[in-house]
Amino acid sequence: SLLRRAPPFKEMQTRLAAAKWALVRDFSAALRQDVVVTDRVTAHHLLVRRGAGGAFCNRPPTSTASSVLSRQRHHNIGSAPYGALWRGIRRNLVSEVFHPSRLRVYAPARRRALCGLVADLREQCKSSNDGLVLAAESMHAALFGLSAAMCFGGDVDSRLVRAMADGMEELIRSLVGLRVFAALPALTELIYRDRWNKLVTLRRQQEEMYLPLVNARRGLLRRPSGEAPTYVDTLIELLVPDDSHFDSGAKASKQRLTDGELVGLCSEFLGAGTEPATAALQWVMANLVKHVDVQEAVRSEIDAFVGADAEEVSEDDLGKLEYLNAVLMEALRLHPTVPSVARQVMPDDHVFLDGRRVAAGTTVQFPLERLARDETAWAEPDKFAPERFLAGGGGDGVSLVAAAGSAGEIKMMPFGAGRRMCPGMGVAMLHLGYFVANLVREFEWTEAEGDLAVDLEPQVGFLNVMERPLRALLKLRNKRA
Ligand code: HEM
Repeated sequence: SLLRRAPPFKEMQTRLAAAKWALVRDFSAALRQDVVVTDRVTAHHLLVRRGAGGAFCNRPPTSTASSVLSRQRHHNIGSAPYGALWRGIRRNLVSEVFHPSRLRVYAPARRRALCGLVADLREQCKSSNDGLVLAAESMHAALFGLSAAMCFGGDVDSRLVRAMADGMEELIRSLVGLRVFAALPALTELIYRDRWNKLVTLRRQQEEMYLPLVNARRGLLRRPSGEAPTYVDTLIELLVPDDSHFDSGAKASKQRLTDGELVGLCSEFLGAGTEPATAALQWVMANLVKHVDVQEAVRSEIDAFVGADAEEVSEDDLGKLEYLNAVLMEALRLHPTVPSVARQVMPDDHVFLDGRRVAAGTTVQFPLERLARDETAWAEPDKFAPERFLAGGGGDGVSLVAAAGSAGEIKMMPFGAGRRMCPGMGVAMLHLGYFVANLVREFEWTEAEGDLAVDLEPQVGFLNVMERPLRALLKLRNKRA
C-alpha cells in the first residue's frame, strides 16, 4: 500500500517541488497520512473525470463543530458523507435561497449591507486626520450582516448580529485545533479537555442565539407578502432521508431536521458564507490599492456603464463589467481563500496514481494556490495581471467550473471542483462584484506608509487570509465630477 512507509517530512517537501503528487504526514492529526496532488492534470482526472461516475466524493471526517460534538452523527453540507442526506440538504440550498431567480429577492438586503459599509468607512475617514481606515472589520460586519439576513430575516437586532459574528470568528479561529477530534473522539476529548470545553461553550452560545430566531420563524403563520424566504424557513420545511436506512437498501424514511442539525446548518451558512468571502474581498481591494492603475481602469469601466446619478452599481450592471470580472478572477487565482480541498478514499473508490491503487482511508489534498500558479498554465504565474482574463489572454475562457469532458482542464479552482465543489460560488461572485464595484465607485483607495502599508503576506490556517488585515487611505469621490 502507498501508506506503508512515509518518508520524512523534509524529503517530502523536496519531492513535492518536483513531483505530481506525494505522501506527507499530517502532524495536526497524528494518525493520518495524506497524499498531496500538485499536478493540475491529475487533479482534474481525480476530482472531475472520476467524479462523473459518482466515486471519490467524500471528505475526510471533519472538524465542524456539529460533527465533533455529535461524534460524526450530525452533519452539515460540507461534512455529510456522499449520500442521500448530503444530496437533500445541498439541493435545498442551491434550489431555494441560492437559486439564481431567488437571489434578486435579496437585493434590498445587499443594498442595506452596502449602505452600512459605506457609512462606516465614511465615518472612519472623517474621524481620522488623513483618511486612514481599518477596512477589514467593516467588510466582515457587512458581509456577516448580509448572511444573517438571508439566514434569519432582515429584522434581527444589530447587537445580536454582532454577537453572532464575534462567536463565528472565535469558532473559525479554533477550527484548526479541532482536527484532533476527528480521530478517536472519546480519547482526544479527554486529552484535549480545554479545547473540548471551549467548543461546547461556543456551540451552546450559538444555540442560545440561533434557536429563538428559528422558533420565531416557526411561529410565523404567513410570511409578510413579498418577503423572501429565509434559509431557516427552507430548513424548517425540509424533510431529509435517514441515511442509515438508505444504505441498508430499505425504503428511506423521511424526517425533519433536529434543533441540533438546524443550528449546525445555520452555523455553516453564516461561516462558509461570510469568512472566505470577506477574505476574498480584502485580497481584491488590497491588490487594487497596490495597483492604482488597475483600480483606475476598474473605475473608468464603471463610470462608462453606470450613470453618475445612479444610486449604486447594481446586480444588472455587473454582467457588463468585464474588466472588473477579470480583476476578481485574478485575485481569486493568486489568493484562493480556501487553501486546500480534501477528499478521502473510501473502500469502494478505485483511485489510482501512476498505476498504483491508493489505499482506502487515505486523504488526498489539492493545494489550491499551488495548482493555480502553475507555469504550464500561466505566463508569469506570480504576477497580478488581470488582463490575462480579457479576450486573447491566457485566462480568456477559463471557467470556475471545471468541465468533465476530456478537453476540460483545471487552471484554477478557488471554489473546488467536482460534485463537492462550493454551492455558494454564484452568490459569492455576485457579492464580491457588487461590493468591489461600489467601493471603488464611492472611494479612491491608496496605500498608507510604513507599518500601515498594505502587506500581501498571507496567513494560512483554516483559511488563507491577509496576515495584516487591510488598512488603506480613503478619499470620498464626487461621482458627478
Ligand atoms: C469567496 C467565497 C467562497 C470561496 C472561495 C469558497 C470556497 C469553497 C471551497 C474551495 C470549497 C470546497 C470545494 C471542494 O471540496 O471541491 C467550498 C465548499 C463549500 N462552500 Fe464555499 N466558498 C465561498 C463562499 C461560500 C458561500 C457564500 C457559501 C454559502 C453558504 C458556501 C458554502 C459552502 C459549502 C456548504 C461547501 C461544502 C459543499 C459540499 O460539501 O457539498 N461557500 N467552498
